[in-house]
Order: sequence, then structure tokens, then C-alpha cells
Amino acid sequence: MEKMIVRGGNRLVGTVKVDGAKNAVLPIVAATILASKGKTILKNVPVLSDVYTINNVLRNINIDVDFNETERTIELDATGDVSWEAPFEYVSKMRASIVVMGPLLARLGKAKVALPGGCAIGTRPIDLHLKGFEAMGAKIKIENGFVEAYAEKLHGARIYLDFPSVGATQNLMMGAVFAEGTTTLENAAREPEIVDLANFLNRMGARVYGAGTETIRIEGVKELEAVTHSIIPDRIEAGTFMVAAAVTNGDVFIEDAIAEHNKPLVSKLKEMGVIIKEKENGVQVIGPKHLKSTDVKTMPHPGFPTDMQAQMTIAQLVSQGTSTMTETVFENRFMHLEELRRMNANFKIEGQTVLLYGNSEFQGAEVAASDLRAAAALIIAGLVSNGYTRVTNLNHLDRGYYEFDLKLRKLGAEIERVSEKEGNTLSVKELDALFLTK
Ligand SMILES: CC(=O)N[C@H]1[C@@H](OP(=O)(O)OP(=O)(O)OC[C@H]2O[C@@H](n3ccc(=O)[nH]c3=O)[C@H](O)[C@@H]2O)O[C@H](CO)[C@@H](O)[C@@H]1O
Ligand SMILES: C=C(OP(=O)(O)O)C(=O)O
Repeated sequence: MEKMIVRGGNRLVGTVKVDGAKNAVLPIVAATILASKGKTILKNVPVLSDVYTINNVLRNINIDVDFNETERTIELDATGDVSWEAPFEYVSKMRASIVVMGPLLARLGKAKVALPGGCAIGTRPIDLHLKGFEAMGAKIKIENGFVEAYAEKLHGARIYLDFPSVGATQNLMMGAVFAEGTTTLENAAREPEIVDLANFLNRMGARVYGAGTETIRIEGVKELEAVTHSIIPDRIEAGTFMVAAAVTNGDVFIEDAIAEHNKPLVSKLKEMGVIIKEKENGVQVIGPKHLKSTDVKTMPHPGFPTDMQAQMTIAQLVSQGTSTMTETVFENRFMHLEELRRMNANFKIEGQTVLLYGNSEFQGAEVAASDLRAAAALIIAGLVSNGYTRVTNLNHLDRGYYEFDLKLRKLGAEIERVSEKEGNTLSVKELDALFLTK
């Protein structure tokens, strides 16, 4: 089994470059379904397992996809006969596959997509996506684990989202591009990835107005053409390195990080005593000797992102004093904390809120990641632990972080990705020798 083994204690110092945003590239790849003319070229694409998954979803519906990992580009050709079905095999691997529904329905007048189901962080229903399609005139059928949507021609509608769901906003925005008339999405999600998708669609010839605000208006057009587009930097990867620098008393320049996209995190880290300098091409983060405690609540953008919650709890646990973390976006996103108990973390979960008793002195242990941010958080905990921490279930990490170990190692962390056979784990002596030779 592959494990990330971390020997804690080192300060992180140097420069790290963030990749393109996972949560931007996935809906943008799905949006290329809408281009019935020309070849799309996407640049600054991160090399992540989720990107391979969405590429396979598109290949499966007869779109040519050429991912050049060295160049970080994807070339997509959707000019052929696109088919209407996204199978369970892919959707079960990655819930974001549901965003092919809007573009398929818009282009073909029908779509059949496997229902995603829940995952380790929550139940993740898609009722808001479906209610929106219905408001635009689609007939929805749920059968044998699939959702089917039919509409000869979608029409514009005024849609109020009960919650500013990222996926529903993206799906409905794409669904509305060819609709008759104007669609208005109220209480829409405002994440930077929504803006990137809207910019991409507009470059293709769509008329999407107001992305980044809570009201998005989409005027239907007849046709969209393939274009070239560069994906925005990953604010969650950037944020993860910000926390890693903060907890290790580090001094790290995070190249390509956009401070504007990470405002709530930057503000909280400053409150904890971290020095953050916004530069033209990135953000410098200098961690103090001792972090101060702080209270955090996750919210839809521009609130504190749930995708930074797990990492932030590590900073709170090592800070001086008691902090709270309240998770309001997903109902079950504290799984990493139970693993952290094995590393000597001291906390108490009370419903949606966890009390994090600071001054934790983490001890290295073997811990399992339950989702991709939990994986990153456990590795960050390893950076400030005594002894060796082994993090397993790295398939989660690979969904959202490319070469995380190499990037951390370049900053001075002692971290190795190794394959340990069941019942044959490396002894401390063997680990000492392994880390010594690096
Ligand atoms: C690929 C991608 O971009 N993933 C992000 C996206 O996920 P995703 O798009 O799945 O997240 P949503 O914003 O849709 O979900 C937020 C909340 O709304 C609920 N909900 C959502 C849709 C719906 O129809 N009904 C409903 O009740 C969900 O169960 C959840 O509790 O936004 C999340 C919230 O910022 C992030 O954590 C994910 O990293
Ligand atoms: C929850 C996440 O992603 P997804 O919605 O793809 O599961 C995430 O990126 O932290």
C-alpha cells in the first residue's frame, strides 16, 4: 500500500508554484461539450486523477480528448456525434461528473447521467440542479440509479437556488446557454471557479452576465465555438501551502496564488499572527513562532471555504488557546479529526462545531485519509509532529494535489511516498536510514 511518510520538525522555506484549479477545470472540460465547431485548447491544466476521470467521461460520449501532461494542456474536439449517457463507472468515482448534464441537455435535448450518491463528507443530493432544469422546461426521470432529462428546447426561467450550490450554478449556467430567452439564477454560487467557467463560456460566444455576484443572467444564443482558455490557479492548493507555512514557522512564497481568491483564509491567518505579503505574482506567508487561536465558520464564497476546513483545524490545534471550527456546508466533514486523535489531538465535536483545544503536540502515527482535504491536513499535521507520520488512502490526495510530496520536499520538508507491504512496515531505524540518504 502506498503511504506518505513524514518526519516532522522542519521549517518550510522557499518558493512553491500552484497548479491550475481542479474545481475550475472540471466544469470547463464539461463545457467543451457545447462547442460543436472547432477544437478547444485548455492551458494550465493540473495533472490530477479527477482530470483523467472527466476526460474519460468525455471520451465515453464520443469526444476526442488529448491530454498532454508535460505541456499541461488538453485539446478537445466535440464536433462528432456526441452521445447522451455518462455511466456510473465515472460518476461514482467523481461526483463532479454530474456537471456534464447541463451541457448535454443544452446540446442534445436529452441527458442520462448516473446519480452520484453521497460520499465521506456528506449526502450531496442534486435536487437543486434538477429543480432548475425543470424550471427551464425539462422532464426529469429517475430510474435504476440514473437521472434522465429531456427537453426539445429549454426555455429561460427565473431560478432561485435554496442554497448557492457550486455544481447547480455551473450545471444550470451551461444548461441555459442555448435556451430560448433569458435565464436568471438567483442566490447563485459566487466562487472564482464560477467566474472562470462564465469567462470560458462567454469567450465561446455565450452571453453570461453577473458571474461572481449572487445573480447570474444568461441570454440564450444559437451556437458556441471552441476557444483557447487558461485555467485559473488553484486557491485551495495555494491555501493548503499557506497553512503549511503558517504552522511550521515557515517563510514560503506561493507563486501564482491570488490573494483576492483567498480573502477569508488570509484574514484568519493574519488574525493568528501570520505575516502575509501580497505580491504581484503570488503571496508570501511567514509563520510566527506561536499561532494565536481563532474561531472559524465555513460558508459559501466569499466565506471561509469548506475545502480549507480540515487544513485550518491543524493550525488551530497547534495554536495557543482554544479555537472553534463550525462546518456549515457539509454535514460530515470532521472525519480527519478522529484520525488526528491517534496523533494526540485534543478536541470535542458538538454537532456542527468542534472545540479545538490548542497547544497540541502531535505524535507521529499511521492515519487514513477520508477525503482529499483530510489527506492534505494529515500530512500538514505530520510536518509538525514528533517522529514519523504515515498517511494512507493516497488515492484521495491524488484527486486534488499533484506531486504534493515533491513540492513540500523542495520547501525543506522530510517526506517520502513509499510502498509498504501489509505486515511489513519499515522500522524507525529503516526510516531513519531512508530519510538520511535523501
Ligand atoms: C468539483 C467541485 O467544484 N467541488 C466543490 C463544489 O462541490 P459541489 O458543487 O458538489 O458542492 P455544492 O456547492 O453543490 O454543495 C454544497 C452543499 O449544498 C448541498 N446541495 C447541493 C446541491 C443540491 O442540489 N442540493 C444540495 O442540498 C450539498 O449537499 C452541500 O451540503 O463545491 C463545494 C462547496 O464549496 C466544494 O467543497 C467542492 O470542492
Ligand atoms: C470536496 C471536494 O471536491 P469534490 O466536490 O470533487 O468531492 C474538494 O475539492 O475538497
